[in-house]
Amino acid sequence: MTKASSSAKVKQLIPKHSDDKNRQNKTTSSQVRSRATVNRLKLYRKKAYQYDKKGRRISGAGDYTSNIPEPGAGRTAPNRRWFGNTRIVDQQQLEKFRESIQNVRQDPFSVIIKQKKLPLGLVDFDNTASEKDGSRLSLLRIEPFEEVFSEKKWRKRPRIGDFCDLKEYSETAKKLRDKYEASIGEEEPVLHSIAENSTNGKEDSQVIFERNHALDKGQSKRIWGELFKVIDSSDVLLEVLDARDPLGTRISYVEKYIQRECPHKHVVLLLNKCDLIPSSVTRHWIRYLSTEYPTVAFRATLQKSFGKSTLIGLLRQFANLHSDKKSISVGIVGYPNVGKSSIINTLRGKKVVNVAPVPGETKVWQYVTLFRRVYLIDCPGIVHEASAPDDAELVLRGVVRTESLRDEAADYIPLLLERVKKQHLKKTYGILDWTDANDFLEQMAKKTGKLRKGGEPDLNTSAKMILNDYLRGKIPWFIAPPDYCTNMEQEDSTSKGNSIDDTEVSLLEEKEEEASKDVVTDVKESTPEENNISLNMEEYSTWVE
Ligand SMILES: Nc1nc2c(ncn2[C@@H]2O[C@H](COP(=O)(O)OP(=O)(O)OP(=O)(O)O)[C@@H](O)[C@H]2O)c(=O)[nH]1
Repeated sequence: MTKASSSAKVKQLIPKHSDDKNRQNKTTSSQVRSRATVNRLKLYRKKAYQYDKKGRRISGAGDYTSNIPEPGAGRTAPNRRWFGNTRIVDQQQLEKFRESIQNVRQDPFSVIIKQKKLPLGLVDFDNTASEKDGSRLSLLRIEPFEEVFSEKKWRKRPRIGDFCDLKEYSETAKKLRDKYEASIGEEEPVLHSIAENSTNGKEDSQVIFERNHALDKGQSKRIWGELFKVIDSSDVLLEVLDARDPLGTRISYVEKYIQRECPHKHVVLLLNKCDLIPSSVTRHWIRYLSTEYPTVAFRATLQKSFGKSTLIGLLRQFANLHSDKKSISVGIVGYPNVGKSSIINTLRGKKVVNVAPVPGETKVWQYVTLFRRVYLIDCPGIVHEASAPDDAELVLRGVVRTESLRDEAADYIPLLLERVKKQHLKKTYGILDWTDANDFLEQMAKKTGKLRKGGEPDLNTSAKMILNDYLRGKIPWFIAPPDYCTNMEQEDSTSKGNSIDDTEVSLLEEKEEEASKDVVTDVKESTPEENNISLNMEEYSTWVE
């Protein structure tokens, strides 16, 4: 073969076009595409399916996809492995499980640990209940399958309104906003005009007074923000109640919120300032409140505290229950001035947070270490607006600083006189008798020298003084538990009544000291009966008539 003819054959074998697939699979030069590369690039350029003008598919995508059938409805064969981590229970077993879990949930002294490992969804699935309250589980009963998923499904269209352009839209929005603001102005009772009460003169009709904002303490957005931070960060919530008015200082809203949003968090009620009420009343309150949550009687002072060991034992139990966690946090929440910060100081045995006899001392949440694995979180005092019926109630619950009260301080004295027994007021202030609140205030002002120019008694200042004494425990008072009277009669016939003698006091104190040495291991051990309190007889001499 001549040299010319052989070179012509080589030219024929190596196509010039870079997309020609009739080329060698192995090329000598890295710059020349191999056959495989050409094929791959062609594949990339092709569409997966080809459609005609009407949108019907006319062919598959060449070599690779043309043989693959179009996906349609089909069944996947069940596989045993899907059910590998499941267990089969029959209806009877399920009912038994439901019943026992419900019993445990209703018992305030039992705790479900490792809830995530239990199929609690089965317990909550109650056909009748879900149908009634329209919960998630009855979704298909609320909206039938056909309307949600099938071809006949329908969706609500959003109401956009009949607007042609943006300008028209913004004008309508402005009008609606003005209308809304006007309606709010009508409802809000911020400004009270006393014109309606006045009988004479134009001057009076123009006098307007503003509501004292000091009465809104503990209701601000900022304070509630602090509360939710504390709730979120806590595993256990100590709700502190003033033993003199436990139901008045109870925040049921928070309890319901925890039940609804975070049922795995533990709630404990702490009846603080129990040194200011008789022991029998404390016992009754504990019996009453323990039906809902574990309740501990407490006295928060550094020297002669009460209930410290019970509470520490309880917190240790919670720490043991959550042994899988590195540490647990205990949030301390409650009304202003109920003694939250004092409780932290008492538990630590020294002053670690600021305490004051006035509400609103704690401004922001603060962390304090109790043990290596238990942290305490102090929360500012909060007030739930809906549970505070009127201003007098708020003032007598100690929510407001008395010095922030203006001329209205005297208005709260009638309610105070209703709550405090006459003999205690007589004993505290040495006033023999009075006809009404005004008479009482006048006598008090004269007695304490609170007089204005010209010797006129300063009722407002003496009212503030009485309120301070009432809140700081100088005047004895308490609100009796619901079943107090009837139970007291029974107790009186069987035992010695509401006083306890010195031997009983020392026995209880000894018992408490012993308890503080042990680490309690079982939640069931802290029963309400064990929370009996010991009393310092000197302080309670006023109660023993
Ligand atoms: N008698 C008596 N007084 C108490 C007790 N606990 C607290 N106090 C007093 O109650 C007042 C308020 O205590 P704080 O600890 O500041 O109350 P708080 O709940 O932290 O108050 P805020 O800062 O408003 O949230 C202080 O004068 C305490 O001395 C108690 O158990 N018995």
